[in-house]
Amino acid sequence: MDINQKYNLWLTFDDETKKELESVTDKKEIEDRFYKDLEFGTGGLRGIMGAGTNRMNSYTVGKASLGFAKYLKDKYDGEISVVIACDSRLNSRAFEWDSARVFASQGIKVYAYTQIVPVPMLSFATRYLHCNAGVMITASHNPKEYNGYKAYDNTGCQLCTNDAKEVLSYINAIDDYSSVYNDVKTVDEYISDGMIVGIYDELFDEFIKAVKTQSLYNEHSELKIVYTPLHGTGNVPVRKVLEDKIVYVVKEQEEPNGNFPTVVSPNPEDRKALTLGIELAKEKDADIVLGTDPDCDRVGVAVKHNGEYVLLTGNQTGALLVNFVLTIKKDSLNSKSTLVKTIVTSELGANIGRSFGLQVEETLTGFKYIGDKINKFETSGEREFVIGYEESYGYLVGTHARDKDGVVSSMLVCEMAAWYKNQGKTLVDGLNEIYDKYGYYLDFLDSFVLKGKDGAEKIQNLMVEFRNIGNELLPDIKEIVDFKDGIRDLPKENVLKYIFNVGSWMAVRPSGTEPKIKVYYSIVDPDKSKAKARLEEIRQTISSIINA
Ligand SMILES: O=P(O)(O)OC[C@H]1O[C@H](O)[C@H](O)[C@@H](O)[C@@H]1O
Repeated sequence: MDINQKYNLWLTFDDETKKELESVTDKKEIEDRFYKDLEFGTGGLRGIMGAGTNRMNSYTVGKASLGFAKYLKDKYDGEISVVIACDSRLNSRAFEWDSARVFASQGIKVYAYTQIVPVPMLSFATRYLHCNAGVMITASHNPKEYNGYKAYDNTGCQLCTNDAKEVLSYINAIDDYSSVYNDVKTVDEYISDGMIVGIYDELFDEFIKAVKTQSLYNEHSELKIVYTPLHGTGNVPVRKVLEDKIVYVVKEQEEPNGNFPTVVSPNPEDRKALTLGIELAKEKDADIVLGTDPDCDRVGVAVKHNGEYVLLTGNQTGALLVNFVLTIKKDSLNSKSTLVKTIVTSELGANIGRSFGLQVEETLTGFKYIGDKINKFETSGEREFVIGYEESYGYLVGTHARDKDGVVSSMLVCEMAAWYKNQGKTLVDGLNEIYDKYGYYLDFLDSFVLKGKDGAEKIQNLMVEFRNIGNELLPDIKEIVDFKDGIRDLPKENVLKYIFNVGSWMAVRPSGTEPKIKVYYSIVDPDKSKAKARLEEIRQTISSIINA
């Protein structure tokens, strides 16, 4: 079916869809809505909300759930169950119920969270309730126009490459979007049939208990914390784990609100997301500011140092956490203890880990791969997971969840800040000590937004162009690692990593969650100004190619 045929078919679905589609006059916009179906990216299906096959709406959510349900029925015998949750985004609750009804219509028992919860609570529930799968309706840190569908397996890990491919083939085998709700009853009917069961209180208590078992430092401290849930799901659980600490919450960002009215982007990676938090911190003279994204799997941190609030990058927070966790736990570490990071995460944290005798494993971008490592470690018994993290502000300590956990990370960042404060230091002092010991790492990320079908094509063309340029790109490239060829045991992926001298590197890859091409830089040089100059030189070369 071509774009026009699909468009005309969708006009017949229902009045609201028809009205919305008829109001779109821009041809490019129509093309973008129908040129493809939603696909599994780094973090599940993700798209802008609206009518169309390449959009998040009731039909695409219903079809994804129907395909996932059919896959589960082929894979498992006996009673099958799933757990479903959602964040605070627009339509998240409606998509949660759409999804629940479709699973129930397939004879699958659904445990549905009745309140918004973070991603790690969904992952935890999949394990705790022994479900065959989980679904989280969220577009994580994306702007408000987006929503998404994170799909989990029975271990609470997001579906990795092969399973995602298989589930997608079941989804794609359903060619009639309009039929997915045929013979599907209402939520109330499924509740009275016992096919949909609401959950929250017990899961909340058990999750908090599990998070608290990871606590590492509880000496009294006068540490003052400002916290913002950025209108998302972190408000209740993060405050719960910080209840014995001095915490001020950013009032304007406390209530869940899918319009994210006080931020451009609810992403702690974006410096501006913590602006209100820093304002409150100045008023209260707080030591640190924490912000979690809408599904509370990421945490951003700002630190008061010499009277100024300094924003830490994901790599810096990760390195600090590795150092803190390993210092406190050093007597319980053994030869199986392992740290997991991704190929685009700085080597700083890994080197700290190695100095404590840890083994280091690398995965592709996506916390699902870190979750999968934990599963493999448990199965083989050959390794023990200690900590996993990514440069994109996601960390996990403990195995209560198989996805990054903004609740446990918030708790540990505060304990770590208290630990330093009781030594008369800030987190920035801690970081400087780490640089003195392990060398200076200047890690940086550039993202170039290229939207729509044209943008997606340009991103693919740029990757081809980088491959064609090869090591002519910059004078001191020692090696180019092309993950498209399949490196070690990693799945093949469209990523190029350039290795320079003395541990520096750069990587280029299309984002799997947003319309962006991302360039990661890691410059290792004891001379900070030289590192900065080198970084700027490389950034200029790269941006002149991407912006050409
Ligand atoms: O770089 P992207 O493909 O957009 O992914 C960036 C990040 O997105 C989500 O937060 C995933 O859970 C992470 O695992 C990933 O690192």
